[in-house]
Amino acid sequence: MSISILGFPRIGEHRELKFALESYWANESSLEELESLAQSLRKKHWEAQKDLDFVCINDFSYYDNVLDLAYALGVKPKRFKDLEGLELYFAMARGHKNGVACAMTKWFNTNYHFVVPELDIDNKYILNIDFITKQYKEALQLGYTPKISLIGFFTFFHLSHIVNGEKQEVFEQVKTAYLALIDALVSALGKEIVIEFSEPIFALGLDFLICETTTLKNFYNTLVKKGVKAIVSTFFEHSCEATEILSQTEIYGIGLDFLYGSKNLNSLDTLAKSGKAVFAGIIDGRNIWISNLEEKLALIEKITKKIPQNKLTLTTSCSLLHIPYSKNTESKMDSEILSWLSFSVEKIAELKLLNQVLKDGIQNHKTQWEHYITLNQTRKNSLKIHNKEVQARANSTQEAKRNVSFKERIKLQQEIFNLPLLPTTTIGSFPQTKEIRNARKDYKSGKITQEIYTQIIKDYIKDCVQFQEEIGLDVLVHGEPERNDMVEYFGEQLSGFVFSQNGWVQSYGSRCVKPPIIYGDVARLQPMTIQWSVYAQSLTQKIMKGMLTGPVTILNWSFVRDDLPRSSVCKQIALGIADEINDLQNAKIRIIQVDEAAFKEGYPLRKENIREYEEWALYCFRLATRIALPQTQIHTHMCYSAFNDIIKTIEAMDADVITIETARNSNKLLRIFQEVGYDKQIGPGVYDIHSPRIPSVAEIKEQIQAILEVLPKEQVWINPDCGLKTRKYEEVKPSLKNMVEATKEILQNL
Ligand code: MET
Ligand SMILES: [Zn+2]
Repeated sequence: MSISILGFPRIGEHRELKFALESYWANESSLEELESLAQSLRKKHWEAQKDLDFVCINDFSYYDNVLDLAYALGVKPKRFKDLEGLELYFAMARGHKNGVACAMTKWFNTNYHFVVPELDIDNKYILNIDFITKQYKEALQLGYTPKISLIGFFTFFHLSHIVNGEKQEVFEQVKTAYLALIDALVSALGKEIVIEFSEPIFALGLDFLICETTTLKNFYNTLVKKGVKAIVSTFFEHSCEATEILSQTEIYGIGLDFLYGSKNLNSLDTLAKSGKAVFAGIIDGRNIWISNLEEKLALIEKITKKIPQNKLTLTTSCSLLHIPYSKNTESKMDSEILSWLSFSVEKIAELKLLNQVLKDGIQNHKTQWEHYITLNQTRKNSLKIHNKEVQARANSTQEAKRNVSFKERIKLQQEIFNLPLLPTTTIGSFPQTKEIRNARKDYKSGKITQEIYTQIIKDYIKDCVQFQEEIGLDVLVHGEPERNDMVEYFGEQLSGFVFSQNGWVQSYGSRCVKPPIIYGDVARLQPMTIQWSVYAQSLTQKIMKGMLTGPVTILNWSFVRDDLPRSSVCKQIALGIADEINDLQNAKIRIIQVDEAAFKEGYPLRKENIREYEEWALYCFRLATRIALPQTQIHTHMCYSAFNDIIKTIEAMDADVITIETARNSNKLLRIFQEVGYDKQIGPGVYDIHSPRIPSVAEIKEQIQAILEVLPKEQVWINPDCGLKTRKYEEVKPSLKNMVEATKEILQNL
């Protein structure tokens, strides 16, 4: 039996890659410095994989693996035709003076974002394999056995946008380019290179395929003929349909996720007959609890009943990209809770121990083994995780519907608020300045008192409100300076959450998040946002939006306990948020935004599981917001714009206003709101905040006009497409000014 993983987190134990990238982008360091840092990180990460049968190559990336593949294939958007090398690469990722960045979207049901390749029939596909070969050679030189991680062709194609050309033709063209890429790799690195082709798209079933399944079969057979030892992996769900097909090909192995896709067990007979190597994902690559090794053994036993040990490799369920580096640097967490956790380095140790135990028997690794067993038992029975009161409140069934219909609510709200047509607002956060970050650090470490910290935050809010008044926004926000990360901010004030100091996970590019860890029953301990909102409101006559994070998002952006259904955890959170909404409206906050940025990423990948998720997620949002009075306007915000599949659910959420992220995508996506006769208000983002580019008045006007072609003016709000906290004030100020100006000019001609 062998052990392996599907990828290691690349950002670095101390987020070294993040800082190196940001300093390179700011022209504060050279390309050589960036490259040498990258190389040293890879070396360190391979060292952490030394007990595995392979080390992963090309899981490393300067921005994103899908982008890497696009770049390697020579995908080059027309607007960047004059760019080359890293300049081109980062232009696609982040935008450039020559044009806007490519769209970015979530990687399946995770909070990782990939850059969406733009496929154009006129593209030249001039290959560029240096990224890959360089890493490969580095690993060889260090004495490792490399396994190249590469996004599979089908996943790549189906995640891309076709910007020009007929789908089938582009498909053939990209397929040719992809095969040429494999040729190039084989000729540069030799025959028998091991490539793990990640094809998570197969976990959705095969309905998406625009070709016959024989095309799929032929494609992988062609790859193998080129001299590649090919492993095709899926993750996040079962992929039984694809396994049927793949097991008829010449590929070497198939990788399957037996945790999030337990139905893969049904494919074992097929796999056994095919004689393929099986890479069995049995250690959770997405969650951070130590494994229950007895359960793992039982699972392995099920697999080895069919698959001989010499054909079996134990792996993580997916790339470890989705969990932090190691818990070794955590010094502040409750030590008992910490003992229940397992990050990347620890997951590899679990694989190693399992492998040893399977080889030599438990008795030869007794101490280590029993350690795991004890930890699992203490966790299960710990008083820390159970709170009877919370359980009782959550278990009592509750109505989750606002009393008054939207039509009546909006009338009432309009009378009170008296907002103009096309009201302007922002999504909530303003730039997190160095000063704020330092103050928070100093406050947490006890260097400054709470009074001083509060004063610093208040000063920020004051400036922020003043600026918004100056430029004439209609609905103001306090700017969220007190929040490092929104989910962390709420989690810190709820029971049942713990926080790591260093548990960073990449979200997009150089951005990382530190997901909170929900280990026990959740309850609100005290008001969480009231003092800031009330203070901010006291500074202005305009309406101040209260700003909360919704229960589904808090859940989806946390590492969640695995001993309770997610729906039950979510309900507990929803009740806490409901209490906060109640306090806000009692404190005269008239608009309350309940962000559900991550509502969609919680969607199951398989159609058959969607209904159940929608039911409880929707219920939880409504349970949180039902307490709002008819005259309290509930906003929600979602960080995406493709609503076609979920529009009914969005409607049923019954929020008075929804702001969404359309700026990087086309307004075509808005048509769905028109088609279903969506009657509530919508703020489609009018410019992209993920890029440092400052949008011009003309550009924003165009965007607004395009929106107004699809949506009635009475329904439209004007706002950026997400929060501004990752931007600099130098970018935010002119951008928002332009936004207000553009709105004014549009209003004059309306
Ligand atoms: N209110 C939050 C903000 O503006 C919403 C962000 S969604 C990722 O930052
Ligand atoms: Zn957003």
